[in-house]
Amino acid sequence: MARGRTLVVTAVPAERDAVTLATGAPPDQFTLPTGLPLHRGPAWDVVAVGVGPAAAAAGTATVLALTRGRYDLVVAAGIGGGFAPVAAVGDTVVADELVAADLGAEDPEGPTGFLDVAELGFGQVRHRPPAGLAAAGAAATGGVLGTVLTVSTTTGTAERAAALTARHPGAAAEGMEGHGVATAAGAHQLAVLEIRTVSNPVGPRDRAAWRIPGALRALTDTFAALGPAVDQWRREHHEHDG
Ligand SMILES: O=C(O)c1cccc(C(=O)CC[C@H]2O[C@@H](n3cnc4c(=O)[nH]cnc43)[C@H](O)[C@@H]2O)c1
Repeated sequence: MARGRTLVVTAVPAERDAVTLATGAPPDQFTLPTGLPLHRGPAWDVVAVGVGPAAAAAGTATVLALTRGRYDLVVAAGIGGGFAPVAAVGDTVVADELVAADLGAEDPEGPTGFLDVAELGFGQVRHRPPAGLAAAGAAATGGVLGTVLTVSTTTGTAERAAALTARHPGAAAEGMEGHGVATAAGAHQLAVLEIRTVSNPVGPRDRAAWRIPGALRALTDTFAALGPAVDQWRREHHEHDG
């Protein structure tokens, strides 16, 4: 059976380039028929598809459709907000669950004020990586294992942060693309993983507290350490498939 490869999906080129830097050599660069640049390293391909869940879903689905059968794992990667005290600025978070946290309906009479689309009967808001891969990835990278929330609006108040952690007690990080990437991966029956390096605390908006360059360096370090965990999963995955 043809061995699979990993597609890494980021929001912006700076994150894509931070991942590629982990290989220690310049990537081979391709342009997909849609004009999207794809960077190819020894172990993975990386694309930057845009900010937010819609851009992430559309971009990931397009790449998977154009490269049918090349990948067996899709990794949503980038900077993110950290939920203190679970994850601090500079930490790496590996998702054991990816959750769309603001896709649903306000429910002012309800216990949490919100009903997600799954509770409304309209779809999926929770995605899980393959058993063991998230834990192995966290162990290999020194990352924190926890829930990564996908939002369409970056949290900017303590009240919003508290509401999110009340609904998701295991929340470790917040991003804007994971659910979109996972939805596209699921449509192609592919495994998904999400890795965020923390650039800022989730809570009151404070641009002065953002540490984007440090989070990008942490992203490079994380991907420099991630390879063996993915290789081990792939060996077990293909052995299982026969
Ligand atoms: O509020 C601002 O002024 C501001 C300035 C620059 C960037 C932002 C973002 O919201 C970036 C969103 C982008 O980065 C990821 N990200 C990073 N931190 C967070 C967060 O706390 N919550 C959600 N997403 C975050 C995200 O995946 C996007 O790609 C704001």
